[in-house]
Amino acid sequence: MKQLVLEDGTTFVGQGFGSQRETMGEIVFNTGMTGYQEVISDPSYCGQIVTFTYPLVGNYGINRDDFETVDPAILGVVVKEHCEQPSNFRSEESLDEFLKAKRIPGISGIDTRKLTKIIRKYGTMKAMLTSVDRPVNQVLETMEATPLARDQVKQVSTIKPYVVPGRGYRIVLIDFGMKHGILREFTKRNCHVTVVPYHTSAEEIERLRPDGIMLSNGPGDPKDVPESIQTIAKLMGRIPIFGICLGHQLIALASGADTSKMKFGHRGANQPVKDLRTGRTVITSQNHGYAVNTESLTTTNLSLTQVSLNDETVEGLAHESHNVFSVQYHPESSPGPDDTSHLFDEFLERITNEQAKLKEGSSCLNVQI
Ligand SMILES: NC(=O)CC[C@H](N)C(=O)O
Repeated sequence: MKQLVLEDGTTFVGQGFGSQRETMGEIVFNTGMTGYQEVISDPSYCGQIVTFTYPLVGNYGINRDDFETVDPAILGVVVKEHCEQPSNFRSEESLDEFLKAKRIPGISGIDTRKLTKIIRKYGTMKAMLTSVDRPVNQVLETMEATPLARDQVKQVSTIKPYVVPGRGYRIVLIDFGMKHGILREFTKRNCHVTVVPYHTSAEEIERLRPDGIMLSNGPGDPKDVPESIQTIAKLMGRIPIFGICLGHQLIALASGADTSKMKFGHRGANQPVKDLRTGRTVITSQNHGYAVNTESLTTTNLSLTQVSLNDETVEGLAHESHNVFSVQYHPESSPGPDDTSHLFDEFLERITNEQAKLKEGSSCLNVQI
């Protein structure tokens, strides 16, 4: 038997599955009805224990194609019912086997509705997944004495740069904890992608002569990577930039806007977002606990392009003069609807237009000479 102990002392007892390792992290909930494999392997969950609100998890197993990273950084999985015998033609192993192999603890038999209501009411908090043999008081003491990590990006970003070759546009993808889905969208479009560590300098990036820069998603507080914010500020206006989730928050900070922690965030696959330019509503996949402050945009050159229809938080930004745009949600989906995958095409179109503009500029110069 295992227990999930929340920072406020609330304790849930259930059956352990996956790894028996004890972990402490931030407890959050995800409302997706499918996609547990992608959620568990999304590096943005580094440092977090995830509760699935969908009541049955594990029923279609784990397959070889749907990973978002090789080494998941999630700290625990909390479910109502854990399916031990998956049934699906793509299944390669059970969720339990996978979690054991990756040293991720799981707990089942939990009243996840009650747990989610607590998180919604009091906000995300620290939690610990441990054996029932440990007295709750002792667990609470350990939790109090242990701060949550603030170096999650460092934990999940690539250590060395690497290339995924293609014959199309050259994209430098700054890896803050990139989901494979983003890479898939670029390789689908035949781009030549150089994935670089989060601390790569603006000069090193420019030396790669990219046609565009992609800022990936990633875990933690965007303010925990100040060097990346400075790098982005230097690159804005020089090379077209597209930011997703953490990348979006970093663009906002690099432009002088502010971000703050949300009470319980948005994590799920059915988050409605309104595009203020077209009036259209799209259903998006999301996973974030921080957001850009709307009022902080007034002193910047960023325009608000999209908003959440659930709570009106910032979902999209575009720079008024530089070729820079971003979204808080995940256009690469995985998991989730692909209503917004066209944004990758929009990014490549922006690159085409930028290059046409530069060519035009240089041919005007030639005429004058
Ligand atoms: N998926 C992401 O990139 C998440 C961004 C950031 N870590 C947040 O929680 O808001």
